[in-house]
Amino acid sequence: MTKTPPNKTLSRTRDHQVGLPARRAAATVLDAVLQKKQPLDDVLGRVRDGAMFDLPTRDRALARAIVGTSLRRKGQIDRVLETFLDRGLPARAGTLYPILLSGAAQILFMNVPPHAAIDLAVRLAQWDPRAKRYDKLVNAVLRRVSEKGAGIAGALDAGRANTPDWLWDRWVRTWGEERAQAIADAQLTEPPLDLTVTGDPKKWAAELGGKVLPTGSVRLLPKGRIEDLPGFADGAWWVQDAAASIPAKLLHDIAGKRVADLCAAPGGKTAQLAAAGANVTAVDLSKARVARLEENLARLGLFVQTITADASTWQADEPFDAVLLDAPCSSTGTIRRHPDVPYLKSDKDIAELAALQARLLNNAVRLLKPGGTLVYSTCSLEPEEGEAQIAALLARNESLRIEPLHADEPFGDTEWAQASGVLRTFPYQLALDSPEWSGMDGFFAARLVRAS
Ligand SMILES: C[S@@+](CC[C@H](N)C(=O)[O-])C[C@H]1O[C@@H](n2cnc3c(N)ncnc32)[C@H](O)[C@@H]1O
Repeated sequence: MTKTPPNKTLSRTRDHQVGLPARRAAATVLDAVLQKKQPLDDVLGRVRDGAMFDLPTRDRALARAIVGTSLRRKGQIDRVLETFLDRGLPARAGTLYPILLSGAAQILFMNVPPHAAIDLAVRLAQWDPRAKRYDKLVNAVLRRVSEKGAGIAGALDAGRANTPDWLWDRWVRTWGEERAQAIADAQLTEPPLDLTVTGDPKKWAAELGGKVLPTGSVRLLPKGRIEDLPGFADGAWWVQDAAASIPAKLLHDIAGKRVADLCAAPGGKTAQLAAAGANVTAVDLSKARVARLEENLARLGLFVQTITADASTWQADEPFDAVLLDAPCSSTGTIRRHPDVPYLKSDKDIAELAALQARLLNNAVRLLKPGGTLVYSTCSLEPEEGEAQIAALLARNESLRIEPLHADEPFGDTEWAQASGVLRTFPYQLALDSPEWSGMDGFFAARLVRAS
């Protein structure tokens, strides 16, 4: 008879305690993001595929909520933890910090009964060989968080406290303090789910319990799995932030035209171009992401040509009527959806990305027919990746001019259209009835025409 080693029996019993797997997943994800500097989407992708955890849907949703809250409120929570960690955080303590962070997030911002959050956090520490000698510290610190933490966190300006200095300073420099504050405040709330529909938005809004936005998107408060919503399996819609749906629409009438979509994956904008009847060539550097684009387009019943290549050097046999370049960027406009960005990106990344965007733009212009239209977009709030990028492109290219957003075209009469002719959105815009229903990604888009 084979005997199960006693410690294995113990850990199995503990694993099945209600709520423990979700907390363990949350702490492990936070460890990967904050301590190992891995992008949240990549880590969650691994969770989804079951490579890291095999969690039931409900636990997965709870783990995601804990991770999201921990990252969105990290600044406030750190200040609370610092107050109670008399000697600071011990070094080489494994997942101790993610355990404290996620435990405090549950107590302070998720209405989890403190005794449950503390008990589970202590168990998590005991499970990690490097953190287990701090189990009493976890207990003591989180108890103090439950007694005094709300007062400390509540006395802070939440938007400011949860924005790291490097970003705050940038935004104040670029947009002024009032806008920086509004951007930071908008990032405290989990965003709604926006869908781009191929049919009638009103019909889908009624069917899904959503609202139609000025962009034509349908907005919902997500509950459960996206794949289970009506219309998903039939390819009636795809997930796309309202702001992200604007750049492709700036190309207007593209039915039958040859359009290159550069940096196309996972294909939200490719789908818009194909649904509008364009003959689309979608180019992306990442083989895995091109495969995802193909999967997404197949679900939607849309057909495009896909190419895995570096769009800064790729050449086509024939020039295009239009090019859409949705360039890789720092993504600082999407922090509502990607709360890891402030902790993974830096000024240095922005400079490197701006240099890549310039190379991509140069090639995009080469791929364009005389008289053709180029739309450039980024989901960044940083002018180096938007306004300044386009100013530099115009300075080195006499054949290009901005085709401004006209007042009588869609979006031309919105607050998003700038006097310079380009488009700029902020996360605090598209304010509806309550914070949960409000907001949009911060985007930049410019439409340019190449002289004939
Ligand atoms: C902002 S995402 C594009 C989102 C996409 N346009 C959409 O709407 O779904 C940027 C993409 O650029 C791709 N990328 C990065 N560097 C590239 C390069 N040199 N050439 C082509 N694609 C690149 C990345 O793989 C990523 O898929």
